[in-house]
Amino acid sequence: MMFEFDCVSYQYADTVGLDEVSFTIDAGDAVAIMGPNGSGKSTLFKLMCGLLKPTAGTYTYQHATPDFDQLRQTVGFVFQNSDVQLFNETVTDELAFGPLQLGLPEATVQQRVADVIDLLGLASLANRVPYQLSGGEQKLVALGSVLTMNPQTIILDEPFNGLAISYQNRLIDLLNTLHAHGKTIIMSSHDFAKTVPMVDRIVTLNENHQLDFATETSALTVAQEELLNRL
Ligand SMILES: Nc1ncnc2c1ncn2[C@@H]1O[C@H](COP(=O)(O)OP(=O)(O)OP(=O)(O)O)[C@@H](O)[C@H]1O
Repeated sequence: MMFEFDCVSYQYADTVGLDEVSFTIDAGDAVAIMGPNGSGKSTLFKLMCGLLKPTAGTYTYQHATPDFDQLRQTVGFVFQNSDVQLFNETVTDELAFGPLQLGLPEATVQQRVADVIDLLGLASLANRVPYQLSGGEQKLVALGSVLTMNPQTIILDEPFNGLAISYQNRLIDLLNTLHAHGKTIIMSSHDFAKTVPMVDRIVTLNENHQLDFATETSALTVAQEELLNRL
């Protein structure tokens, strides 16, 4: 078990974010977190990558209470709004920032940046200012800046939001490739048709911020599919 949530709640100052949620995710899984607006998906992701701590219940990562440094190196998070994640002067600097922060040798960093530029087809953008890129380009650069850290798990909050179909398809191909190479992929999405072929499991939250159901995609019932199609 890689991620284990046991009766986890998160209470904001005056709002419930999550209410007694329990589920697990194994290494190498591709999982969709689905649910209506405000059900708690982003809160769940922030707990998973250590930006928040449960206010009740226990969250373990590889069987231990995670510390932030460990999560920073092993769990990459692509935010819903990529622009909040991009702050360097060039795309190349943006891609190099994470591994440099980890203290990796310069040659290793350059190799990782070159590999990710190749993988994501970012060569023509390498010297551009990330802040001035289109939404789709920014999403790819944000994903790239996570990939250069070489995380075991990649979490993406609504990765298709605001992307043209061509960029959505590129992202799908990339995530499928990363999954095939053994990465754990966890994403939220409102697009059931697009998401289902990409994932092994679906975890659903409801409007009360509780777990509705968690199931293998191959075992989804007709009623569950109808519910997810209405999100
Ligand atoms: N910083 C915050 N302060 C107070 N309440 C918050 C905060 N962030 C989220 N909430 C509340 O917590 C609940 C869960 O929000 P969250 O953003 O996790 O939902 P979500 O499923 O990601 O929603 P969406 O699909 O709209 O992105 C909501 O009721 C929301 O209003």
